[in-house]
Amino acid sequence: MSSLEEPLGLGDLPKLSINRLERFSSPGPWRRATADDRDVGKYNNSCNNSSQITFHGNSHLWQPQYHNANSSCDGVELRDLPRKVLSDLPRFVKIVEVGPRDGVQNEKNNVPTSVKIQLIHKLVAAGLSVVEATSFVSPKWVPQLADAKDVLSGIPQVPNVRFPVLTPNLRGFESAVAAGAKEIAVFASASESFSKSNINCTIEESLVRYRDVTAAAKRHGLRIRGYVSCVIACPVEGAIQPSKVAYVAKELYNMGCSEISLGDTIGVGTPGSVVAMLEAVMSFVPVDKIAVHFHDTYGQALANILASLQMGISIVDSSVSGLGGCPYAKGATGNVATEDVVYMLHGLRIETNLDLNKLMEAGDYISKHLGRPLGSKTATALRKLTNL
Ligand SMILES: CC(C)(COP(=O)([O-])OP(=O)([O-])OC[C@H]1O[C@@H](n2cnc3c(N)ncnc32)[C@H](O)[C@@H]1OP(=O)([O-])[O-])[C@@H](O)C(=O)NCCC(=O)NCCSC(=O)C[C@@](C)(O)CC(=O)[O-]
Repeated sequence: MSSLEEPLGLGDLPKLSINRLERFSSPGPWRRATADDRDVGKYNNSCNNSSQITFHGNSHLWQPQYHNANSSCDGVELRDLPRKVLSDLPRFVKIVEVGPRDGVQNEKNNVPTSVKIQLIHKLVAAGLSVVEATSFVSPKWVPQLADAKDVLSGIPQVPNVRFPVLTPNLRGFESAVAAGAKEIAVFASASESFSKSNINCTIEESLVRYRDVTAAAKRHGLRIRGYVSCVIACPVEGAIQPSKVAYVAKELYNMGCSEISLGDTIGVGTPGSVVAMLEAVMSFVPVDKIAVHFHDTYGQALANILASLQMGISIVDSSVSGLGGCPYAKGATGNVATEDVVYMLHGLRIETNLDLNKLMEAGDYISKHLGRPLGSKTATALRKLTNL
């Protein structure tokens, strides 16, 4: 890879591992490290049935780290490692951009309708095929999205681009349809406390409500997305059992949601907890119908996405410039930034059909409007590089 503007990716791995293999062909199990070793590499592997690795730091020159009788040393297994670790990743990942909805709903100052519409234009120009546009919720609860009707009617219909909107009840559904919505999303929670604070009802009451909404949507021939929030933990209740998440996901799927998005609303998940939760949901919902939705509060979102891809997930929600947060989940920060997800996916040679430069333009636009620095590490790094 010649330019730092391109992610150093999967295509580069075989070469790296061959270099590493060359360093592994040492004369014997133990040898004194030279000054060169300290510069070039920190380990040295032997070639007999037990592989012994030495660590050559400045203070410990002869420290064995571990013995592994099963390691191969003819290079074949090591050469296969990148393929073993990464071969099951999907070839294409669909990004669902939630910035104009999830991103904007938590802003202290209302974003003008014209800015929201312009942002959506820019996101579509970057190649996004699904942009969650707004929510038809109570303006008393979320005043930031009180202009839902104007936003939706201000978006030009673009072939093959979908603009789902959130609808918490039949009232919201009817307003959404009247404003021209072709796709809706219902949003339940795996936590009783969060369900109460977010939509003012229990989980069971919300499911009853959503059965009415999804039945109406099906009658109108609308596509339906279902969210489960607090899939890892709830700000009030703490850890949430994967079985609870699986139950709500199954109910939403059975009532006709064509995609179930699993939200780590407060961003506390790690790959350890995410894998267990996904395993539970995958017992009831086909893997190609599952999306993951990570907030990046603890900086775990990209690791969680990679673990999800390794589990077979190929739909990822994200928010341009990492905008977002839920007004009813105190302390939770924004979604993982779309630019960062795309940079990682492209590094893995996974197709997204997205133009990173144009995404960054959308990120610049909304960040400037909000008067805050870019929320994407990738965009921040690349902007610095191009401004040098
Ligand atoms: C569900 C309700 C409406 C219940 O709110 P409520 O107060 O129980 O409902 P209500 O039926 O008593 O209505 C109260 C008032 O709101 C009106 N109302 C009622 N419904 C609507 C509607 N659809 N559109 C417009 N107005 C509506 C209704 O007409 C009434 O007006 P009033 O008579 O007082 O003048 C309320 O709690 C609400 O709107 N909640 C939405 C909160 C929200 O949007 N939260 C952020 C979503 S993010 C999320 O859930 C997580 C997610 C999806 O991003 C994934 C993740 O990150 O994990």
